[in-house]
Parts: sequence; structure tokens; C-alpha cells
Amino acid sequence: MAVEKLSDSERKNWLAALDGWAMASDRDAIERTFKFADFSEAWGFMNRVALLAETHDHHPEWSNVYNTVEIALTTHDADGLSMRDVEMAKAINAL
Ligand SMILES: C[C@H](O)[C@H](O)[C@H]1CNC2=NC(N)=NC(=O)C2=N1
Repeated sequence: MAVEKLSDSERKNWLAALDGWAMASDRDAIERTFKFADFSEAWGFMNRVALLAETHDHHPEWSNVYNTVEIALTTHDADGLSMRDVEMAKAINAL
């Protein structure tokens, strides 16, 4: 379903309020890296994010190496950053 991309001022304001998230250097997405004590904790976090993604119907692009989880949020239906990414980033931060 089509959804609006965030305007320049919207993304600037929202990003300032999203602890730890930054614009990707190479595309219209926000990124954050999460570090955990070990793989088990990283995987536990990924499980919780996966459940969030399903309830939000908004899915991360991510990678995991041992205790590190890198997440990129962008809206495929908007071909860029939308409010859905902001809501998802807020929900992830609240875990
Ligand atoms: C049909 C389904 O609702 C859509 O494909 C949803 C699923 N998850 C999604 N996730 C992300 N990141 N962007 C989308 O546009 C998107 N669209």
C-alpha cells in the first residue's frame, strides 16, 4: 500500500528524537547497531523485533554477527523513509 515519504523537516525532527538512529549514507533509510553480551542475547532481541515487525506489518532489513545486530529501516512501499520507519524505530528502542 502506498505511503508518503517524510519531508526534509519531518525527517530532521523525527531523527533528533530517535535515540541511536542515523540516516544511512547511501540510501533513504535509518540505521542503528545494537551490541549485546553474546549471541543468545542478540537472538532474543531479534525474536522480539520479529514479533514487533509482524504486529506493525513493517519489516527490518538486518544482519547479525554473533553479538551484533545491525538494523536498517526503510519503507519499500514508499521507496524511502516514512512514518512507519519512525514508529518501528520507536518501538524497537522501547524494547
Ligand atoms: C503486504 C504488506 O503489508 C507489505 O508488503 C508491507 C510488509 N512489510 C513492509 N516492510 C517494510 N520495511 N516496508 C514495506 O513497505 C512493507 N510493506
